[in-house]
Amino acid sequence: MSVSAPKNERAFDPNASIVLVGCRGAGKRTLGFLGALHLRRRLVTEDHWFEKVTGLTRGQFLSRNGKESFSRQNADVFKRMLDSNRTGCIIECGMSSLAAESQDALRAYSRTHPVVYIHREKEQIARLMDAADAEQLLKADEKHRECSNLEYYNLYDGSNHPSSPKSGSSTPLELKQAGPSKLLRAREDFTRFLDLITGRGATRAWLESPFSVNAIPPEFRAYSYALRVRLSCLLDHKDIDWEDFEARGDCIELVIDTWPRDLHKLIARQVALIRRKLGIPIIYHVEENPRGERRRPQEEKDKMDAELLELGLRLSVDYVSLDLQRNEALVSRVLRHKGRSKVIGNFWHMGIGALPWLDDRQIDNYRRAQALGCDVIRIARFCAGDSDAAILEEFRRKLQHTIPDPKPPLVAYDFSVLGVRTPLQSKILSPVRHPDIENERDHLATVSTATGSFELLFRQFLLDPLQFYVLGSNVSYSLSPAMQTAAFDFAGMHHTFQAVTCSTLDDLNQICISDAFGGALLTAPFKVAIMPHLKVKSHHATAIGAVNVLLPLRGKTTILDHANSRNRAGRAHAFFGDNTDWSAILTCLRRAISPRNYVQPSKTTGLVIGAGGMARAAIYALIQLGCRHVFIYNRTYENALEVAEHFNSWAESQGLTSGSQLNGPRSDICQVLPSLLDPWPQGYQLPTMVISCVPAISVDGNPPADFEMPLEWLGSPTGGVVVELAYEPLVTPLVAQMHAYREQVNPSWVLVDGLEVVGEMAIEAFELMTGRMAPKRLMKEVGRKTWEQQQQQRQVSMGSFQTDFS
Ligand SMILES: O=C1C[C@@](O)(C(=O)O)C[C@@H](O)[C@@H]1O
Repeated sequence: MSVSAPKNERAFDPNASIVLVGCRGAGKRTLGFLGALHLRRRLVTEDHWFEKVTGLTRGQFLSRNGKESFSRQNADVFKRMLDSNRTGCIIECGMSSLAAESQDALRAYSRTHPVVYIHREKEQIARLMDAADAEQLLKADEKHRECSNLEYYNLYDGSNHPSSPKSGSSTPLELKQAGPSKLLRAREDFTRFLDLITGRGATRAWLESPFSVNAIPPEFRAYSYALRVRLSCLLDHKDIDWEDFEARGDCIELVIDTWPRDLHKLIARQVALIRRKLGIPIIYHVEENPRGERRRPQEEKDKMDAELLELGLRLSVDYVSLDLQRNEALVSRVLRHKGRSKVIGNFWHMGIGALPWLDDRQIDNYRRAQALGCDVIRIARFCAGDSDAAILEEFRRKLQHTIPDPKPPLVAYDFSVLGVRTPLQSKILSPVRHPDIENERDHLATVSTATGSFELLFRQFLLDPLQFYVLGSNVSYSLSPAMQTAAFDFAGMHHTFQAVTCSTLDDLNQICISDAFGGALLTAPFKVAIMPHLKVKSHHATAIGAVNVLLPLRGKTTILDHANSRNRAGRAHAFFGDNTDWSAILTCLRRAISPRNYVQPSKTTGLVIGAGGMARAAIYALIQLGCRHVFIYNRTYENALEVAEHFNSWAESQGLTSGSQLNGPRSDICQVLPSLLDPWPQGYQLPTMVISCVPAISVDGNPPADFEMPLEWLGSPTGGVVVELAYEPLVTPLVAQMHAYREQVNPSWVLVDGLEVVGEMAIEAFELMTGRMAPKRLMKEVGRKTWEQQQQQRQVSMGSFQTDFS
């Protein structure tokens, strides 16, 4: 009997309108607004549509025409709203989706469109209305869930400052830093969800920066690890410190192994938490016979697990793990509803006498999974003592010869009661555990951790120890060596990282042509000067005209090849450049900006001080945030003009304009301010984002920058954000000025210091250079500690200098 892939019933047109349903207080309007901005779609709200069609608000219509006529009209308008906006919209449903007729319409619509049910925690809804009303509403709300095909858990995070003191975000000077606002976190979560359901995320990451971790799905990386985490364990540890999970795996395999009350909500919440806290892909696995739970009759098992799998698909997890030895109806339902989730088709060969690797039935199984349309195939085999890497290799060769392309990636390993036998057997999605979490119920990953397994690759010479650098004319104070070395140690990499002073391209070349060169962070004078010598640049680096990360290209031809040659020595054929300065600034701005100062392209203005490589990155970050009025001030006016011209012609080529026609034929996004003595340009709002990109200490004999904001320019009534990129010293004249200004005039200004930005820059650079997730908290902590130590040492040496000369 030939097997074929069932039709994916949820592979919607990527431009199909997305409908949001859920009860009052669930946050549909805000999410709709954020989603429309992100996808560049039109937001259609039911209230507005009603008014547009009838010329009356609902209230007016009701009082003029009575209840019955209103209900009829309402249902009719609802259907017309769905029908008239079939593509390119986000549609927010109001109360009429509680009517049976509207629900039928929604159900029909969900055959061709994503209809997303928005969950909100019961307690949060109760906060917005009285408890009895909330209870009533939640009951009715179940209906919404029934007529949707996807669900999004709108997580409420009580803490306003998620970076605990442990995360090292406070400086010795206690600079006031903003935690991300709730709206910001909702936006990050929801836009990620939209990327998943529209399938845009990976493609965009790949196009923009092909070496970023998100650009290459874990199954296509040279090596990747799936951190196994059991739901039972997450529910037992209520106060989990999520930062401890950073960089413990390339993705997380959430194993559903327990069935408490309210299971669906609990799962939806955990998925939302993992997305928010870790932002890594999720593999969703429903365990058929969890240890420690009661044995279920077959029929109950099939029904319950089919529902649980359906829930994973509705939550649009990245991967759904599907046991292909289970009943056909269940298998076929998952494949039909897979939507944009990838399916990992599993074969578990358990018990003594498990099917040997070279048995032909293994090939048949693989072939069946391939025919069913599985995206990844996973075969795990229990073996008491006969694990032999060579046999598994033989099996891989056999597959290679017998199965036609395209072959889905294979995850294959032996396991015993001690867990996976040899961590190197499976290169991709190898199961690993968290080193500090006991997992007695787990029998697949008991011994291996991602760090241990990756380190083994170096020990076995499958990966090579490489040399990484920060290069520039003034790098002695750089915090990068400490941060990167700590991250290498954490990840089990045998690389080194050094600061080397050099100022000519020849010197730089000498370092980079070595077979053991791993990559470099660049600073002045190379950020712009290196551009013509790079064979490949990320989309962002090209736009900025500057790079700060340099990587050797050692692959054969494709970018994927190059990316997967990281952590390996050899001759570099060419070099790749990327820029993590801009994204670090963007991350910090986003975190610090208050909802009142959210960027409005037509109004918001930004100010950048400086005209070097960092200033370019800052301008680009502002433009990426949506700011369309960027002013530049630089001591040397001509240099600022050159940078402004660069971005104005780039913006023109991209079809971006300032939206104002005030300045002649081309409406320039960037303008140069000639003097600090001038008043702020007429017709523009005062800046709410200010980024200072000038060194605070003397560099190359130039006097140190002593920039302070003209007081008149600081007059934004809603305050704003000042990012000071210098951290040598941390309290620059601008920082001192802002402290005083906050205290005496307007406390709504938020300050972001240079250590915060450099930490973000280093994190992203580590990921680009190694292709592995960075231990973020650790890197930031080490950055701050190293900075403090440097300050102490400097004070000590200043002390002895003074003593010597006294
Ligand atoms: O700004 C910085 C910091 C840096 O100069 C350092 O010392 O780590 C390295 C640069 O690549 C980056 O752009």
